[in-house]
Amino acid sequence: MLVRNVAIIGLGLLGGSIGLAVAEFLPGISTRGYDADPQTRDRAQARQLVGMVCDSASEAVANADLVIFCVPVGAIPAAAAEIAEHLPADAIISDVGSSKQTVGEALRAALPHHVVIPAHPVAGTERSGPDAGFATLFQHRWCILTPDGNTPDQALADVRSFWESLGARIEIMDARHHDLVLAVTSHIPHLIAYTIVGTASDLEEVTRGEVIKYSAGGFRDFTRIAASDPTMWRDVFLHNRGAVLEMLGRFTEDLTAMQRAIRSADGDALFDLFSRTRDIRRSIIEMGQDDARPDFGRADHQDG
Ligand SMILES: NC(=O)c1ccc[n+]([C@@H]2O[C@H](COP(=O)([O-])OP(=O)(O)OC[C@H]3O[C@@H](n4cnc5c(N)ncnc54)[C@H](O)[C@@H]3O)[C@@H](O)[C@H]2O)c1
Ligand SMILES: O=C(O)C(=O)C[C@]1(C(=O)O)C=C[C@@H](O)C=C1
Repeated sequence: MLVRNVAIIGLGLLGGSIGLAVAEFLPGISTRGYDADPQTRDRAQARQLVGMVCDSASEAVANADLVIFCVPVGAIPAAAAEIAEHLPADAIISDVGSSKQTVGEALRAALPHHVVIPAHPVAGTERSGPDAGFATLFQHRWCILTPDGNTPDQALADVRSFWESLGARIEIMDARHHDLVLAVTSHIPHLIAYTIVGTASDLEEVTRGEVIKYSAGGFRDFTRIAASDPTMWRDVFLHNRGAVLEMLGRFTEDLTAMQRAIRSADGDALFDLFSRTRDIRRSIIEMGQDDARPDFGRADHQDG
């Protein structure tokens, strides 16, 4: 492993968790961090999210051999431009953005002389900011890397080894394929949660408080997801527009089929779908993809 000094740009949930995880699982590696928000820098200092909280991005990257952007995907182009003049020549550039195609393109355009290896740890919570991070966030979770044909083997091995040391499992994927898969497994579920909670809130006028009063089970689970950071998710939908719209088209067709099944009292169609989806839930649990979540059952990471 050649990485010795890591710079983390953005010290919220993801950046803070990486800093804490490096301190715990890679204590030989030094970390510097920078966040555009001064209050976040103060909290990062107080929580010791990184070894050194810097007052500028250029100071944070000055000795870095790995730079990880942990900012909303829409902020990546400007954040990359900010460090371009100050980067060590052999620093590897990475990120944790939830969409990968436009992010990879933006990083490669802004830093054309550097090795860029976009990454997406598929691990998070609905919480954000410098108080949200924790060292075990990446344990047993996938981290998807989207290198291109020019990526040197050694740099890819370094980034892989870095994430594996933080507890993640690595998958290498084409960026466009990543964006299609994540549109289905993460982005559209968030869109549905935002929509149903928004609809319920609009209905609040009609139901005079009953939506909130009787919200339990299903709706409550949706409100957890719908509490996720608005800036982050605005950017995800703007930057993964094509894949989300493609998958949303398919989802809308399936929703219409459900509507038709209910209208025509087609119980078999409803029962068949609900049985299929229950099997999917069971196989997720069997694969340890759910209860393995490090924040499951931890009082400090519960919603509300
Ligand atoms: N939250 C999740 O569950 C999750 C999971 C995986 C990946 N991601 C991705 O990780 C990234 C960060 O998400 P997060 O949840 O940590 O968000 P966050 O809001 O907790 O943290 C983002 C931080 O970036 C800072 N920032 C914004 N622009 C900046 C700039 N130009 N320079 C320096 N700092 C800047 C903000 O002040 C903020 O503190 C996003 O791209 C998101 O898509 C999020
Ligand atoms: O667990 C949650 O609360 C999340 O929303 C995490 C989640 C996801 O959808 O799985 C959200 C965005 C990411 O890019 C990766 C992970």
